[in-house]
Amino acid sequence: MAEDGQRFGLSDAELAAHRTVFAGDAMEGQVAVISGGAGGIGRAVAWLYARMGARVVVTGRKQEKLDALVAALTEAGHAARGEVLDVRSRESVDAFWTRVWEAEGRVDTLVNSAGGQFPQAAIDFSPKGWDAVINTNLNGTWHMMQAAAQRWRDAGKGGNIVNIVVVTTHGLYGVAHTIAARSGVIGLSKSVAVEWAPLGIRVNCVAPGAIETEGWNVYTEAARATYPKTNPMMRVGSAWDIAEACGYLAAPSGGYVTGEVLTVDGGGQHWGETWTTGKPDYFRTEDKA
Ligand SMILES: CCCCC/C=C/C(=O)SCCNC(=O)CCNC(=O)[C@H](O)C(C)(C)COP(=O)(O)OP(=O)(O)OC[C@H]1O[C@@H](n2cnc3c(N)ncnc32)[C@H](O)[C@@H]1OP(=O)(O)O
Ligand SMILES: NC(=O)C1=CN([C@@H]2O[C@H](COP(=O)(O)OP(=O)(O)OC[C@H]3O[C@@H](n4cnc5c(N)ncnc54)[C@H](OP(=O)(O)O)[C@@H]3O)[C@@H](O)[C@H]2O)C=CC1
Repeated sequence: MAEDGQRFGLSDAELAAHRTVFAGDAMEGQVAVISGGAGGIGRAVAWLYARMGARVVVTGRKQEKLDALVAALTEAGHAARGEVLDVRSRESVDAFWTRVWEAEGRVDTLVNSAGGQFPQAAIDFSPKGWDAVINTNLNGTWHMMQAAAQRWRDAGKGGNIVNIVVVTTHGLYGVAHTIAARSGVIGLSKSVAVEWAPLGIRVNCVAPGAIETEGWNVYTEAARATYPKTNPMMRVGSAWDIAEACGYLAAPSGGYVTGEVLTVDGGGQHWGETWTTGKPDYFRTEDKA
């Protein structure tokens, strides 16, 4: 809920009923772990994967958000459970993966949707603010990726990783820390897609454009109002758009795809500019000769 009382994104009821192209058995018998699974995008992925037949394990820092999602999924007849996990702690991540293997006996897909940033001019970043964003988005994602891959290697089984990143093509103004972290995740994903292919592990990224979720609470109303105009389709996307991209990568449809960045941004990487902190006068060209 935004400070002005506005609610962003899709409700559990909407996610339970949203039309999908995917078959109800496309992930039958599989287990999917979704970090940030009770956030806007993670929650949509959890619903879609559950509706594709997977058992879902959702993680995040806040127990109550996980409980609400698990209750809604369970009530709809899906197999789901939640575990509190801060991805910045390697120790906690390792303990989590040990517990999941013991409880589930397998994991097929990991979606790293835990992440975020705050808008601020890069020149004003504090060391603590920089660390918070790098530790969450780059180190946290890596902790999850490596812990999963080690268990897949040890079990002699393959797996599938989907990292939710940000469109880094020409930077996003006001969130340079996250562009640094996400560029790192994209490069890392391409590298380990090659290293881990012999282990049967696929590694891909999904890069969302402006997707309306609760995560938008960190931006001002004025900044948010510009988001529909940051791409040539002149509208924002929904968490379901991102979930279906994750569905494609997890289902047999994605079986020959690795080391890829699937951009879902309404064409924003080709035309449009995103100023998360507001556009400075210096860059306004419309009234200049
Ligand atoms: C068109 C598309 C729009 C832009 C594209 C991207 C959109 C999205 O990704 S939206 C969805 C993502 N969700 C979020 O971004 C959620 C909001 N963000 C966060 O929760 C944080 O930024 C976090 C993910 C880094 C959380 O880290 P955490 O350690 O929990 O953060 P703290 O609140 O404890 O802050 C640590 C440290 O960071 C500095 N800081 C935090 N917020 C701000 C801020 N608004 N302005 C300046 N600095 C900030 C600060 O140094 C904090 O330490 P303290 O000073 O001791 O509080
Ligand atoms: N919405 C958008 O327009 C875009 C989003 N993205 C990216 O997509 C991903 C999902 O975003 P979205 O769903 O919109 O945002 P949300 O803020 O709704 O979800 C992010 C989730 O990440 C979890 N999280 C944050 N830090 C940690 C941590 N240290 N350990 C574990 N979980 C954590 C939060 O859960 P909790 O609070 O319970 O810890 C939260 O639910 C993020 O990486 C985001 O930056 C990229 C481009 C655009």
